[in-house]
Amino acid sequence: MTVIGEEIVALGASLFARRLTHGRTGNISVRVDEGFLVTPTGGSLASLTAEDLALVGLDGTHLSGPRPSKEAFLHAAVYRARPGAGAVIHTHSTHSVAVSCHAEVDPDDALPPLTAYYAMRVGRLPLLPYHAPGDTALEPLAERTAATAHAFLLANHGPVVAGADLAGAADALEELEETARLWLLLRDQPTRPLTPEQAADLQARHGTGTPAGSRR
Ligand SMILES: O=C(O)[C@@H](O)C(=O)COP(=O)(O)O
Ligand SMILES: [Zn+2]
Repeated sequence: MTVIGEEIVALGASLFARRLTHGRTGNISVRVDEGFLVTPTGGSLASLTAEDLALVGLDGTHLSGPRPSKEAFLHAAVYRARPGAGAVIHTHSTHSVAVSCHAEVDPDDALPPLTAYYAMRVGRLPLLPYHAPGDTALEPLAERTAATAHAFLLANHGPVVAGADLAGAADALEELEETARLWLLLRDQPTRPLTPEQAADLQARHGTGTPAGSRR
């Protein structure tokens, strides 16, 4: 098993064990020289093996291995838009999905910077309009969105998060899920998110995310 394969298998099991995705949902990819390695379609992230990974080109062509995730086109769009992205994760994390279904979120930036870690790891979070899973009509919008935001929500579906590597993408995904949970907990409470200046300062000094209000 390659190191990348081992990392994908371990992360899939860890995400599943922590209920960050469930059933046969979610997909994970890592950029390699020929394109990216991605989890197969229809499997559970709980029980992957490295032999299950498919190799897909940046144009979305299936190069080898089993049938890739139906969202491989989304992963490809993110890699094309973000040359610095080394990994992409999509999950059905419960609280993030709840936000993606919420009628009151701003589609340009779905969550406020409630905490410093959210401002540092996630930042601006666009919400893309609903498409059925695997609908490649979403590809151009996903690519445009990924050019200015490393994390976004698919409406009534779930998060897609890129990182410099698998650990960075997982950090941002977990921070997004926890902030979605906080936001839902605080829905009926008066809250005081970070100011734009505080969020921008954190981003500038420690950020791996997309500055709120920025277009990169
Ligand atoms: O929601 C879906 O069907 C997909 O986005 C998904 O999460 C799992 O699909 P595969 O990666 O094709 O198994
Ligand atoms: Zn999905």
